[in-house]
Amino acid sequence: MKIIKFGGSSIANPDSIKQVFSIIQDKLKRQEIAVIFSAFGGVTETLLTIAKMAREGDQVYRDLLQTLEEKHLDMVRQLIAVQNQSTVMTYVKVRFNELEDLFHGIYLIKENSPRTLDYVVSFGERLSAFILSEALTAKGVKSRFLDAREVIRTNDRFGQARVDFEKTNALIRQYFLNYDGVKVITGFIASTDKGETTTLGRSGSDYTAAIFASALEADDLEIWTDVSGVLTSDPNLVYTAFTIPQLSYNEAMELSHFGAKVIFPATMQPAMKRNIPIRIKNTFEPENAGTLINGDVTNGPLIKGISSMSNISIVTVQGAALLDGTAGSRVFKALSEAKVNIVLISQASSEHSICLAIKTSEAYLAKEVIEQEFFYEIKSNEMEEVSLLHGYSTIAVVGENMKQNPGASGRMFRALGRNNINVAAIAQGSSELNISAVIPQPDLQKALNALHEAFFLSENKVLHVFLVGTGLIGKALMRMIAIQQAKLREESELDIQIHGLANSRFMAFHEDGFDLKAGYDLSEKDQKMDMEKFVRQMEEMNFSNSVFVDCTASQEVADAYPRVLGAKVAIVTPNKKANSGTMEQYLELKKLAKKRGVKFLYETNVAAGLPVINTLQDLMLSGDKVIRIEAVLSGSMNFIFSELEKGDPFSEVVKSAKEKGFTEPDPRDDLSGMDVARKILILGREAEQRLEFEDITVQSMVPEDCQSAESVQEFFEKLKGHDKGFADLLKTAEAKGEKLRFMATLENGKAKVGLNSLPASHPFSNLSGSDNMILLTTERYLDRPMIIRGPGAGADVTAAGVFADVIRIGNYTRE
Ligand SMILES: NC(=O)C1=CN([C@@H]2O[C@H](COP(=O)(O)OP(=O)(O)OC[C@H]3O[C@@H](n4cnc5c(N)ncnc54)[C@H](O)[C@@H]3O)[C@@H](O)[C@H]2O)C=CC1
Ligand SMILES: N[C@@H](CC=O)C(=O)O
Repeated sequence: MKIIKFGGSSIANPDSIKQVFSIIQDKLKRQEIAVIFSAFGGVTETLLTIAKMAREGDQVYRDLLQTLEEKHLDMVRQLIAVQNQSTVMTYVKVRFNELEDLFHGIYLIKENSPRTLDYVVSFGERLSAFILSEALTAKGVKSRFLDAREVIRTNDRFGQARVDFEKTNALIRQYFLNYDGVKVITGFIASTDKGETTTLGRSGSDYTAAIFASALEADDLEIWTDVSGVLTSDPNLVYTAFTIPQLSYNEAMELSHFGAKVIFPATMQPAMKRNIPIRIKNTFEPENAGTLINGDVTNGPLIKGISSMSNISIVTVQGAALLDGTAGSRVFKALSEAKVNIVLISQASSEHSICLAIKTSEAYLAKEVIEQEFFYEIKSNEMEEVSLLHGYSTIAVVGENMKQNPGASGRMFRALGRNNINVAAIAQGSSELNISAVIPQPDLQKALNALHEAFFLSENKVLHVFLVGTGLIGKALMRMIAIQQAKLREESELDIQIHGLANSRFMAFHEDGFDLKAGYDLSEKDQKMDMEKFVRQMEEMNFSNSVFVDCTASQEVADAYPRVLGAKVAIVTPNKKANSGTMEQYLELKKLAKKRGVKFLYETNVAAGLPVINTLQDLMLSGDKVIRIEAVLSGSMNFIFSELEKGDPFSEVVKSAKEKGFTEPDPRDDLSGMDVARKILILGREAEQRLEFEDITVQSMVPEDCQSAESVQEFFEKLKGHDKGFADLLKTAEAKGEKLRFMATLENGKAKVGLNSLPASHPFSNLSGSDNMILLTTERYLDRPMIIRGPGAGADVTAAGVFADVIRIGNYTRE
């Protein structure tokens, strides 16, 4: 025998009911079954609303009742052929006549006791189960309607009645012996010995199903709902949550205690006692295996799921009075008598304070009853007034495999700490079945995602990117991520999502990540760009593993780095502004990144994607010392002076460098030597030298009148007037058999940046196009310097370098 229960969402409309019937018919081919139905979706709530309106004297209740009757009649019309409708139509009309009388009574005497309400809501299940039983019969399935009030006996605690299992089991068994056919049974309702209607409380229909499963010693119990089993976390908050294939009874109870809504622990008890497996299935995805809940503790992941609960307050009871051995029990007794549910308890070994997590809706009552209990102790200052802190959530990682297996708490709190989530209280039972913590509610989504990644997706890490600057490099980066996204997911288990985009004019955000394949162009329809708002929005989205990518050349954006790092968001940037400010600022940023435990990566500050900064950092970490750096550090300047040799006018060559994406947004930053000066400054600092801008002598190649041009376009116009001067410069060098190369040198704490005329034999003379070359003379590379050479500018090589830094962060945040 198999017991199958369908909830209201599964039978909300004729289409879903057809799906339910096909599931039933399919099961019947294999096994004897009994089916439990809840009321049609939304009916219980509507009945309660009508009762409330009637009690308050609001006559509109009659319209609602009529609509509800029409809804049921319509179900009959849609599910049963006209010739078979009369019995069921009569049944529905008689029930609604009874309801009309009932509500009229409530309207007159303005009374709505739990006893009355139990009777009111019983109509929901009686109507649905009867209609569906008749509809099944009309489809040729031999079925028999069973009003569970005939067989489930309870006490008279209306609203949450307790079952008398002895009587109930005997009645159910007898009924099943007497009648054949598929029993179609009302969920949720029962009756007292006197025949008064009662209900079984929250998730009562699941409970009905478990009661029948237990009484009939069923092989298994299936609960069909609108989600595919129990998920690893709340799918509304963790998009990567997935169905847990199997849970032990204990795990299922623990998960639901801390907020997983699919099952309710009390409903499982009857099935659990007889070790009957329970399967949670999705009516709308019947091929999905769902979750099996049984007595097995399987070897497998350390934890099975992460549950959460919001709107929690921290209630702290504190004072010397607690040192008295009985005080704790007095706290819990006071709360229990007031029916206050304690979600989590934490007490330090000093026993001087007890910290309780309690639903905010019950927190004031908790404070009141504890203070009443300790009235004299508070008066005599042996105890403080109970303090309340609101705005918290609880999270719990749950799994039987945590028992005896070290590492779970370390992994949990490392993931929370890394993501800047403050833990206000912690609890773990000696059963080691769960570790729970109280955290600020605004951090809930971030915490759940961080934990989900740490425990389930260590092989699948999500990086949440916020990109400022969608020009040449930013766009190339987006293209690359779009192309590589699938491969990264599959081969490197890294999922890169862009959630924020901005340029100098607009900004936009996407909770689920922009569709990079489709592309996204910021425009008037988006918000106006405001750096402060961009950072605030990023903080509010509060993702775990967030990365801020700055692909601008803006000082304003660089000025936001301290706040970004402060929020524990990593930074990747080709923008040199932050690292070429004062030495103090440079050191401060590094210190802050270290303190906050996040990465600040800027490999592309120098020589685009070439591995210069990482190499220097490795040399320094391994104890080497830089003696001299000689370098061609500007792809655009190298392109300009090597192309000039082909005979084109200087202004044309500069324009071509810009068109090829080698120059800065304003090419004067290159020609002035400023861009190269920033790079040698950064290299010097990476070589652990205290360098300031004043330590660099810079030769500018920007003619004076061009410097004052107000736009880049005007600059190009004016530059034409200097073509001859630059041609002459080249001629002079060529006459000596030399080449013009713009280079930087750093030695003895001083740097020089400028144009040099170099003999043809000099290694820099062979450089062409956007090539860079860096010669590192160090204590270990003394006779023959280390050489790094390759393209040092351009959209693709730079974006690839930025991309590599982003991936590096993904690998760093992996455990
Ligand atoms: N082009 C190259 O080969 C290399 C470039 N870089 C660096 O990459 C960065 C970007 O360069 P490109 O993409 O070529 O520049 P670009 O001019 O094409 O793009 C700059 C982007 O930044 C945005 N932006 C500027 N100020 C902003 C602000 N205050 N707030 C928000 N957005 C702002 C602009 O709207 C634009 O979308 C620069 O720092 C550059 O030095 C580094 C290595 C090589
Ligand atoms: N303008 C730079 C590119 C970025 O650093 C260069 O020409 O090398």
